[in-house]
Amino acid sequence: MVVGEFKPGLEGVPATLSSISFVDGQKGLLEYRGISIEELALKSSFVETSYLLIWGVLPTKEELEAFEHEIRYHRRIKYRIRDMMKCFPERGHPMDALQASAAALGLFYSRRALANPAYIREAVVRLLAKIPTMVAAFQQMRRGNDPVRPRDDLNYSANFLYMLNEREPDPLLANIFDICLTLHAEHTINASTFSAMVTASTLTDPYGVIASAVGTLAGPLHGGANEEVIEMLERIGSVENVRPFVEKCVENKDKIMGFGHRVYKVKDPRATILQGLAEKLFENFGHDDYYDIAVKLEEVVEEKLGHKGIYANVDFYSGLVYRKMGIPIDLFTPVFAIARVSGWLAHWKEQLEANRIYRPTQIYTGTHGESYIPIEQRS
Ligand SMILES: CC(=O)SCCNC(=O)CCNC(=O)[C@H](O)C(C)(C)COP(=O)(O)OP(=O)(O)OC[C@H]1O[C@@H](n2cnc3c(N)ncnc32)[C@H](O)[C@@H]1OP(=O)(O)O
Ligand SMILES: O=C([O-])CC(=O)C(=O)O
Repeated sequence: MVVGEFKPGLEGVPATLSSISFVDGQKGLLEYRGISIEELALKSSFVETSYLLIWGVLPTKEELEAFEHEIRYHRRIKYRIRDMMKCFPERGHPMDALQASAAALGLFYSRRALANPAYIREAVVRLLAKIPTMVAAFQQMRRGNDPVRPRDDLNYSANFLYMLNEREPDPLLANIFDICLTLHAEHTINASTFSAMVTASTLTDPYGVIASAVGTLAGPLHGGANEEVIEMLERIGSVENVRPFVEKCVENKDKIMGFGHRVYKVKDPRATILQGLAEKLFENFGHDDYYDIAVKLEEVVEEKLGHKGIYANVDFYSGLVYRKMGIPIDLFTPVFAIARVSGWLAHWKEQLEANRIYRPTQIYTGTHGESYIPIEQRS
């Protein structure tokens, strides 16, 4: 329903000016700071890409080394945060644990020196460094273990996988994981980034900004879809069941997880890269039968819903990659958050550079001049 100028979901409404990333949803094109996602996935690393997104340029060798060094140095989390996390219920969802832990960082570092570049840098480094540690710590603690201390000799991705499993990862796995982080780092004004920007526009601290974005990413229509995809493949169970499953969804107008996108009307370029990464993992570490179901599902969804511009999105193949890496299903969305922190921070910084508080309007659809009815007279 369109009322006046109201666009449900703000579809097509520009919310900001931004030079961070660009999407052409008809051509299936994604660029970070003008560089194609394909080139970054092939040639960059997640930390370098984060620098590019946040500071707008590729770092020199010295700048990159300094940034990596700072992040390594800040990986540890305070004992009091660990103790707080130990009290979280082990059955709670890791995204809730992450949101609470990210917000808790503000208890220690909340000084809002937003005009001070050193404060901005420190907050960027702390958040990039500590979010993976908190995700891994919750995973260890809910299994009854102590969190694994970060290892300074390992790079960003290898260290995360190490903290998760207490085992140094195979270099190919660490490399593929790093590419996944790069692919998920940024995507214009998606729901969680918009949430970050709205929160940032009040000039609150960056920990509150990231906590707000984590809460938004968690939903199944956004980042939470990667977890739902694997559960759906499990429910489908076999390649033969795919066609009836899709036909039933189409008939009932049910959403098929991992498909559709507000901007892309063709296959998401990141889904293509992730599919290639999944195949590389299967070649090296053994096949996953869920992949056959996924490929068939993509074929049938394209046949039935392609005319509506519904194709595989970034969440469709990522779960298959993470599953092969042995990452638990309910950590797929926290892993997405680890990556998207860099995009959220880039938008936080950009927002502060030309800030005006977000305060849109509404079209009121209620009544006026009603009388207060005493409770005993209400039916
Ligand atoms: C990182 C990310 O956030 S990527 C997106 C992850 N989310 C998912 O995979 C969940 C499934 N997908 C969806 O729910 C949607 O496609 C969204 C939320 C991504 C985009 O939503 P919108 O742009 O608001 O599209 P909307 O929900 O209005 O759908 C438009 C039409 O396509 C249909 N449609 C959209 N997505 C799907 C889907 N996954 N399966 C079946 N039909 C779909 C809708 O039923 C609707 O059909 P209609 O016009 O006949 O009523
Ligand atoms: O852009 C969007 O609407 C969803 C998103 O975050 C992504 O695709 O990475």
